[in-house]
Order: sequence, then structure tokens, then C-alpha cells
Amino acid sequence: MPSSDLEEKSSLLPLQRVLGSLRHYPWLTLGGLLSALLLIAAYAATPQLFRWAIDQGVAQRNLRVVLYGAGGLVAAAIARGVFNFGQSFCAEALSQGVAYDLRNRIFQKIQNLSFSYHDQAQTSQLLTRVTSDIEQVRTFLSTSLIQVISGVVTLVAIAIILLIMNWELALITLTVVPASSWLMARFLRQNSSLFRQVQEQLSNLNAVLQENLIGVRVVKAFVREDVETERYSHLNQDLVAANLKTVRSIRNTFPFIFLLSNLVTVAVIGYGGAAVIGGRFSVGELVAFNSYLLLILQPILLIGFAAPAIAQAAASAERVYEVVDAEIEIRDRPKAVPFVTCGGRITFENVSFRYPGSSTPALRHVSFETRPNELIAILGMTGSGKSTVVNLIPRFYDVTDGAVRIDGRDVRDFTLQSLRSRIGIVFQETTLFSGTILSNITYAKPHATLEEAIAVAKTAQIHDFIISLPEGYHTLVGERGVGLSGGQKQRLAIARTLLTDYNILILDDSTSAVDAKTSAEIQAALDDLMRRRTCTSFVVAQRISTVRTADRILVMDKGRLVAQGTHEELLKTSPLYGVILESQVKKSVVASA
Ligand SMILES: Nc1ncnc2c1ncn2[C@@H]1O[C@H](COP(=O)(O)OP(=O)(O)OP(=O)(O)O)[C@@H](O)[C@H]1O
Repeated sequence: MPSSDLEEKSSLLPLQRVLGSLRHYPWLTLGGLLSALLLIAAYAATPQLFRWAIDQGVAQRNLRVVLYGAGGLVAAAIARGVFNFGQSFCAEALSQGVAYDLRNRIFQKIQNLSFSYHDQAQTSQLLTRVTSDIEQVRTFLSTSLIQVISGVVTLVAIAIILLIMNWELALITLTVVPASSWLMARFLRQNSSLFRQVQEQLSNLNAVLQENLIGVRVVKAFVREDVETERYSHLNQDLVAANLKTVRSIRNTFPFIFLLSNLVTVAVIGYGGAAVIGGRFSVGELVAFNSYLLLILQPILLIGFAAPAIAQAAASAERVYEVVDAEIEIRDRPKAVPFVTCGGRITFENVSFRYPGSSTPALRHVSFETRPNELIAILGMTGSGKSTVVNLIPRFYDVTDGAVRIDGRDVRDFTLQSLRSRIGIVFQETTLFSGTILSNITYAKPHATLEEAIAVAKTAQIHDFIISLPEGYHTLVGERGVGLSGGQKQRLAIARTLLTDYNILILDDSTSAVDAKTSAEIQAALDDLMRRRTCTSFVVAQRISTVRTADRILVMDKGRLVAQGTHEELLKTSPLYGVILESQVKKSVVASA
């Protein structure tokens, strides 16, 4: 099979899946189809009523038949109205249902996708897929699909009626069908990639918009408003250009179809008129035939108008299913067991790790084992792999080589849900949600009492600040914690983690934005808590105060674990530790000067 054929076939394939999802709505599908068929029947009956009224009524001067004919036409018009409503209602309800399901499925999938997927996926691309792409699919179901189905059925039904009425005239009329179908197929073949391009241009535009919304302060600080406006306007132009390309393509196809249909009308009037004069055809039949001609052109045009929307919907469905089908790299193994108790022995067994898409390993042959209730600090230059080490414990990523074990069992043998809910982690970057301070603290434990929230806020040294606010714990914080300083956000994030049912606590440089005094106070409170409540704790830290109190310090350098021991031991054995400490001491001297 030539590759273009393959592409053409595969390009409409995602729509088959969309159609497959209609099985969840059997009654609406049936109702829509039935209404469409009855609507076609009402349309098909109308010219016959005309023919009857003209030939048996007007021509025979029979007023009763004319009146019955008129009554029949009114009844057909009412039926058309009713079935049109039924068809539109069912199609709309169906499309809303499928779009609802798709939105939920894609959202759930986004929730379940691994860190590595989100590392590589552009947020704006995902947003466009959840909004604009799903809307394209919905429009296909509510409009284009019914246009195509009723178009095809109308074509077949009317072709049969025409052939029965006058096969010669019917054959002239029906030449319009293959010719227009060929033009339409060519249009679809040439443009399916163009429609995908339009959606991608829209995604690119959204990407710049989103970056600018998030980074508006940076843009203003660097006085880059004009450059960013220019960048947006440039991409906006690209989107318009891509859209115009599709319009050009529509313009190059549709006039031919209209021309064909007009030529056929001329032929029918000419040939049919001659047949009426020759007595082989009645006036009523010619009128009915001409009405059918309009009816047969209508579905061709509707299918034609639906064609771009179908190609666009296929491209959009493909983009939606790309996310729905994306592989969840980190998932439960078959027979995974819940992580219930923690003895405190966490083992890194010759662990190497490379981030997906990265050419260099972030960790190389890292081996260490913690003892119960140990407080481990991880120290190293920036980019040395500290965060990567702690990210492997809750399986945010899986090791490339080696194994991470808890009490001798590979972390990949535990169910993710139980593992992660027993590991409290405070990330380097703080993300808060819009809502009250209380709802942010109780994010992972929504039914926690105010007293519990106050207790953790005190440990995180944020309680005094919270009660100094007019609304206290019920103060609203903006999107991503707007209205709070970096240090306040970090302390809220610590409180949020402390409220969970953790056995293992991981603090990833989580007091970097807090002043040294407060950080030492938080650390002192946490030290006590860590030793009492956890089986093992990890602190990725830069400050000497944090490192000193740790039971053991792991020193990372370029992805390798180069030294480990207590502060005193490392001072003697690790030159790198000495260098890091020295730089820290210098920093603190400069800071306090
Ligand atoms: N999501 C990612 N995808 C690809 N590479 C990554 C990713 N995250 C980190 N890296 C790379 O892995 C290496 C280790 O990063 P890691 O964040 O573990 O360092 P770190 O010691 O915690 O640094 P810092 O102190 O600056 O936070 C770095 O070279 C970094 O560029």
C-alpha cells in the first residue's frame, strides 16, 4: 500500500475510537439515528406530495386533492421540525456526554502520568488538548457526524426514488455524486496534516500565553514586554496563516462542487422540460424531480462542509488519544504489596539513574544503607544529584540500574499509593493551591482538626505569622500562594507535609528561602520530630546547621556518592566536604558582616 494511502487511512482512525465511545450512550445514539431517518423520510415525502397535488389536483382541477396535498405538506413540515429537533437534541446530548467522559479521562490520566511525562510535556499543549481539541471532537459528534450519516442515507434513498421515477434523468443527476465525492476525498487527503498544524499552532500560541502569565513579573523586571508581545503576535500570525491555508484549500474545492450541481440543474430542466413537452413526463414529476435534485445536492454540500470539520476532529482526536494512551511508566507491579510498617533500613544498591531523554546519568553506582531512626543529610554542589537520590525513594522515577529497597524489599514491589502516602516530602519548589491557609495545610488530610493544623504550623514556625493575619487560618491565598513570601510558602509546605501519615520524611532544600535563624528553629523542632516519628529522614540541605545535627551526611559529587559519615568524620576524610563547608562559612561571614 502506498504510504500516502496509509497516512490517509490512519489519519481518520482516531475518529473510529470516538465512534466506539458512543456505545456508552445507546439510547441517545438510537434516538439520534431514528430521528435522522424519520427526518429524511419526511423530506423525501414532500416532493411526492407536490407531484400528487399538481398532477392529480391542479392538472385535474380537483380541489380536494389540492387541499389534501396542502394538508400533507403541512404535516410533513411539522414532522420535519419535530424530527429535526429530536436529531439535534440527541446529537448535542451525545456529544456533551462523550466530551465529558474524554475530559475526565484525560484529566485522570494527567494525574496518573509519571514525573518523566510531565518533565517533557508542555503544560500549554496539555491545556489545548483538554479544551480546544476535545471541543473539536464534540463538534464533530454534534454536527458533522449527523450531517454525514443523514447525507449518505438521503443520497441513497433519493437516488433510488429518482431511478424509479425516470432512470435516464436520474443517471444525469447522479453524475454529480461521484464527481463531488472525488473532489471531497482529495480535499481531505491533502488537508488532514494541515488541520493538525492549525491545532499545533494554537498550542504554540497558548504556550507563550501561559509562559507570560506565569512569568509576567520576570518579563516586567527585564522590560521585555515589547519582545514578548512581538513573539505572541508572530505566533498569532502563524495561526492565522495556517487557518487561511485551510480556507484557501476550501476555496479551491467547493466552487467546483457548486458548478457541478448547477450544471446538473440545467441538464435536468433542459432534458426534463423536453420530456414534459414530449408527453413522457408530467409537470408534477418534473417539479418533484427538481425538488429531489435540491435534496440530493444538500447532503453533498453538507458532507462537503462537514469534511474540514471531520479532518480537524480527526487530528484533534489523535492528539487527545495521544495523552489518553500515554504510557504510565511508574505503576504498580502485579502482586505489589502495601507498604505498612517501616523498620528504617533504606538501601541504595548500586543505583544508577538517567532522566528520560537525557544523555548523561544523574546518578552513578550510588550505594548506601540507612539505619533505623537515622537522620540523613545529603550535601553536594548544585546539580550533583541530591534531589534525584530522594526522588527515587517514593518512586517519582524508577532506577535505571540497581535497586532502592526499604527493609530489604524493592520499592517497586510496593503499591504506589501506600508507598507515597507513607513518605512525607517537602519539595524544593513550593506549590500552593488557591484557597485558605487552612485548606492548604490540610491538603492531604482534609478532615484534620484546626488543632492538628495549628500543631504542625507551630513546628514549621508559621503559626505566629498566620494568627497575625486578620482572617488567621481562614485567610485566602491566591493562585500558587500569591500574597505570601517565599519563606512563608515554604513553611506552609512543611506544615502541609507534617500533617500526613508519614513514616519517612524527606525535606528537599525546603528551608532555602527561610532566614537562617528561622531555619535553625524549624530544624530544631523537626530534628526532634524526625527522631520520634519517622523510621528514617532525609534532609537535602545547604546549611551547616542542618548538616551538623544529622546522624550521617552523604556527600554527592557529579552523580556519585563520594563520601559519607558524621560532620567530624567528613571534616577529616572528605576534601569536597571541607570545600563546601568553607564556602558556606565564607557566605555566612559575608552575610553577617
Ligand atoms: N527532570 C529532569 N530531567 C532531566 N535532567 C534532570 C532533571 N532533573 C534534574 N536533572 C539533571 O540531573 C542532575 C542532578 O539534578 P538534581 O536536581 O538531582 O541536583 P541537585 O544536587 O539536587 O541540585 P540543586 O542543589 O541545584 O537542587 C543535574 O545535572 C540536572 O540537570
